[in-house]
Amino acid sequence: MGIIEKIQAIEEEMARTQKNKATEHHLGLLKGKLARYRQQLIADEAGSSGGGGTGFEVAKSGDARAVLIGYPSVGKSSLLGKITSTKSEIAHYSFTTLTSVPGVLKYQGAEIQIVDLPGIIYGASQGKGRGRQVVATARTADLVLMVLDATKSTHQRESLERELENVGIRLNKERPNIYFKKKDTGGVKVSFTSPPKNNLTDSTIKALLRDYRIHNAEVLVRDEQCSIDDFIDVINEQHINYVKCLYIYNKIDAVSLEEVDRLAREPNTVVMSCEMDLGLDDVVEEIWYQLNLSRVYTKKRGVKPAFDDPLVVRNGSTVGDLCHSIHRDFQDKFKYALVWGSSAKHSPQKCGLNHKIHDQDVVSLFTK
Ligand SMILES: Nc1nc2c(ncn2[C@@H]2O[C@H](COP(=O)(O)OP(=O)(O)OP(=O)(O)O)[C@@H](O)[C@H]2O)c(=O)[nH]1
Repeated sequence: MGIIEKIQAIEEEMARTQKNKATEHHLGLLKGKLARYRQQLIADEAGSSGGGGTGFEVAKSGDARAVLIGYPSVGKSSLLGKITSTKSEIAHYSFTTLTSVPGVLKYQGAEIQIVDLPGIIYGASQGKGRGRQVVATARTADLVLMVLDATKSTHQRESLERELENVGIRLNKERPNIYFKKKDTGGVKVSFTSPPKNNLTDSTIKALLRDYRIHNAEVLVRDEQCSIDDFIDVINEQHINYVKCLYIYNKIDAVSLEEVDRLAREPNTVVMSCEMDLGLDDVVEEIWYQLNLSRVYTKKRGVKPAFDDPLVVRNGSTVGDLCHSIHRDFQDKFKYALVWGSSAKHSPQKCGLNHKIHDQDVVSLFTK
């Protein structure tokens, strides 16, 4: 039996099995197997693509990357056209190579690359089409922009979420709070910081590890709400990506005000109409907010800061991170920094590499 048939067989068995307390353990084991086969499928594809020229390739550039995901005709191209300086029509697909020229969103002096993933993500987890290469690009994203048609049912969102879920992309989720370490000897040791309130039990953990042929390991579940699915993600850690997602509902001009209001209240959601030019500023602002970036203006001695050309770093970065973003070896030459702005106790404050900078700080770097 090939992997695809094995996956189908497990999916069928899961569909047949009623969900209740008695079957939870068995379903958990099936899920664990499914996760393993799905990874094999993706690994096989990566191996057979031969590296180099084939596949879906987008060079990562700019300060951050967001990917657009959505069904055909929801308005992805329209959105890209409105907020970026490159049109997605330039995307070019040939027989062996699928190249997407991303658009660049310039905002607050930062350059955010926005890649329009071709609408071929569907069925990716079943090994169909080029979906898996598209998924590989989605994994490298700092933010997923899921574009949805406000006039359509919730099915579009659920099916895209399921598709991403099946290939190991977790949206707006933190890594489960479970310590897991494989060992060479000593058997499997499982402990819980407090009694589990969900379906993840000592015996399920042990059975899953047996199925993965892991015979020596230490497991500490630090969150009582952790589920079997969470533990399977932790075992398969290197294949799982936790990515933020912004849900963008387009075409709100075509639905009732009540519906717009309802959608706009959902978490991590913005609503817009490309056609009526409504809400586009909110979309851009929300992208910026979700990416969690800070602008830092550098200043040379005796000269005004370069306000039109900030350095862009993640929120919570230090002066050391800033040096690193300028050049790999810059830290070696670093002597001290002068910092003006909300992170400074007095202006300017003389700081070392560990000083945490805030958005819109001005920094002068002095070298040895
Ligand atoms: N009513 C309404 N229609 C819109 C809006 N935005 C886009 N459309 C229409 O939706 C259709 C699809 O728009 P596109 O931007 O091509 O959608 P897409 O998601 O890029 O589609 P694919 O290229 O097929 O993936 C076009 O006919 C647009 O005119 C909107 O805000 N309101």
